[in-house]
Amino acid sequence: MAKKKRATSKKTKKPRKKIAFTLSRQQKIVLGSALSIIGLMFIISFISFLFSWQVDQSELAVIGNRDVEKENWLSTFGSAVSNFFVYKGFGISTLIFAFLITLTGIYYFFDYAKKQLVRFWFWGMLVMVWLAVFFGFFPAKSTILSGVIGYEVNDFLQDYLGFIGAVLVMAFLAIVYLVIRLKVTPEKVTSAFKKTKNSVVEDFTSEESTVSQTDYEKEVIETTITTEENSIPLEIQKEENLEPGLKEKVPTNEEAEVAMEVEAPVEEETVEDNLSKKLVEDFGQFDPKLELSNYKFPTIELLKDYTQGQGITINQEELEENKNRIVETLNNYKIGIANIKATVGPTVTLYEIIPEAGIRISKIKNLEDDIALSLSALGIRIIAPIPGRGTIGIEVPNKKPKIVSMRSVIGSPKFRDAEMELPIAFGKTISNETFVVDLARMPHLLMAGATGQGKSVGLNAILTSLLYKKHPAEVKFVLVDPKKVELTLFNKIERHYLAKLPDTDEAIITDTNKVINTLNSLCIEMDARYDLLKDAMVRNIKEYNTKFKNRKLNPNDGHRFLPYIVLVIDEFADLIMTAGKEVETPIARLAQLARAIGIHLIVATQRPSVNVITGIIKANFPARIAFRVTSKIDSRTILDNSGADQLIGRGDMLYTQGNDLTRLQCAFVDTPEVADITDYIGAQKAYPDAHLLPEYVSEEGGTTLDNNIEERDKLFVEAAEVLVIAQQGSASLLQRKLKLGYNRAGRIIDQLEAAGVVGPFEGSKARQVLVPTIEALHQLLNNE
Ligand SMILES: Nc1ncnc2c1ncn2[C@@H]1O[C@H](COP(=O)(O)OP(=O)(O)OP(=O)(O)O)[C@@H](O)[C@H]1O
Repeated sequence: MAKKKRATSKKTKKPRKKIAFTLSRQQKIVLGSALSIIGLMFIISFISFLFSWQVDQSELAVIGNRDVEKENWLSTFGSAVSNFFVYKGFGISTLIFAFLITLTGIYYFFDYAKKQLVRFWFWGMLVMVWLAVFFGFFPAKSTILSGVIGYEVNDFLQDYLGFIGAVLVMAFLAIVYLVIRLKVTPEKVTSAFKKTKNSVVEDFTSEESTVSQTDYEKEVIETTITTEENSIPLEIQKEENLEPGLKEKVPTNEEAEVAMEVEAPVEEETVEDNLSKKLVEDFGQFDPKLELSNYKFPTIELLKDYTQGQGITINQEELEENKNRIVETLNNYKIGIANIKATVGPTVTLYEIIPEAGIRISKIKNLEDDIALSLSALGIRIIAPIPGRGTIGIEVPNKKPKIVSMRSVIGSPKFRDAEMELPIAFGKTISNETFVVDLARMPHLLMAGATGQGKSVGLNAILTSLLYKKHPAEVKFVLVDPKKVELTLFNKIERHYLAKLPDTDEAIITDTNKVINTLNSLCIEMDARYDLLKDAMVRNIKEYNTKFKNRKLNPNDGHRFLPYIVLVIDEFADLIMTAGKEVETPIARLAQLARAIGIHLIVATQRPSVNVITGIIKANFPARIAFRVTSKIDSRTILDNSGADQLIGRGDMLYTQGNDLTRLQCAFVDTPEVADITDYIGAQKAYPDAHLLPEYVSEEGGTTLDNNIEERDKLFVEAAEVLVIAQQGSASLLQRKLKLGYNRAGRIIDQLEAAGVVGPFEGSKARQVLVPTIEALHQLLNNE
């Protein structure tokens, strides 16, 4: 473990903080030119000093005398710096130092990357010292060659190692330089030797011998040789100046040199890559499931088979009867049928009709109600035309609908083999195929249906699908259940699958204030996740987690494996009624932005009216499910289409993720089955606590239950009286009586709760009024 930690911290050693020392472009140009000029002056002085050093040295005595003419080309300055650097320093090799200063000037002037320059300085200075010591082998008279330092070091070496020892040490150092810096190997030397031999032979045999090089050519080749050891940029510049003919000649030498340079730089990215590769080699990929590695997924035996193994049975008589009725009815309206085909589903049968040529489709569509009446059946839906098929569909409910058991969809190969992030098996289509979709792609789901039509079963089917496919490390649920009864069973898997706010006892949220806090906390989590994604330079949670598993993200920098978060809200209408904007705003924000970072919303409501499903919410929930609703208007609100009012209930539903509507029979999972599954999971080893969401402190500095008298609504007392008289703690009553909006009425109710006038939120029921009479109310308020 300790080893692991060390390795990770090594991998992501934070870059040392750079001292803020940056030059502007202008400053660089000025510095560059100054250095170049100084370097050039040094070069000129040093070269001149080689010829006039003895005279120059004698002139140093009269340095202040301007009447004495100086020999050095740069006069007093030249002789002084040369005496210091060349004579007292490193002899003629000090020229390398002067060249390096000039080169540095050029680098700054043109703003080249400085990495290369550091290397030039390092090797340049080593060569300078080596040459100085080397020239120390020559007699003391020629100190100008080695400089005093070079000579003394050489002398020191010879004193301790003798002449031969000193020569051997110097030879060794030369070999080190040739091998490491110039990458010379014996093989290269022999091949180069062979090449030269061949070219010499060729030169002699060729009639048009190029022996007589022009001065320009000589210069170019010489420059290449002196610069190639150091600077690619310089080479490139020279190359640009070459005449076309020469360009072809020189590269043979240069190419090898350039290739050598490319090898050297090591990019930071590669280091990280190598490190993560090494970490993966040493410790394997990061496994988010490790903590619960013995976790066992629920077995399929926990689910009941409602069909008792029987598939759909085709009732030939019923089919025939329906067909005849359809043909008859359509004939009554003068619609001839060319062909008719039936597909039997679990609850409805689809009759696909090809009308005779010349029949207008809109005519059939308009007769929908009449046809339904003639067929005397509820749940007739006419699809004219069936998208992509060019036929007209009439869905007629079966006399004996079949239950689609959850067991059959969970066990189907389509679900078992589904390679999806969050696969959900909703049920079966009309052609009896298992219908599986990815919640991660929806990316949020809106669900509506009148009471008793299968919403709760639908929610359980969704949660069950995820429990059968996803490990507790991969997905977390945030459950909001104002009715307090529907999702209670999931309490048992709190420490496996649920997420909650810190310092709360129950993970399943039943209280409006807590919902607001949780939604805002999810918004904080969303923002934090976006920051992590940005930092990791990835676009979505999938890429992020892959990178994290490959140990490319350091946990010490705040990176962590991100589980998907599925927020389920039952009875959304109730929430909107009581909390209004306070709920709507964070939901809209989450719906708009949370898709990439793995937070998905499932919102269910009984009342799909426009003030519950507002435009902004609708726009961000492209995937919708409608169970049977009571009116065409409701159907339009939820689906932007009619049809949901024609469903037969008991899990009969329409699904849309854009344009097309798909009729499905929702898989049925009963409460005891859910209880068995949650028991099975709950009995296994769990995490120490539920997944904790970030803490959220509401802007008012506390919950909305603060009993702050000054901040009370102007209509507070009036509202209290209305409720006490009616003995009914409902926000809609306030809305009606006092002509208030949802939000204001909700806020007043919260204030009344804080003041002890009404009891806490009780889901779909009205709140209890705690003050029996108007007198008692006034007494209560006066005593405050
Ligand atoms: N997919 C289904 N297959 C068969 N029967 C179903 C299905 N879904 C629901 N039912 C039947 O309908 C009943 C009511 O379903 P459910 O409790 O899901 O309704 P609901 O829409 O949640 O109602 P409410 O809004 O009042 O909570 C179930 O007890 C069950 O008998």
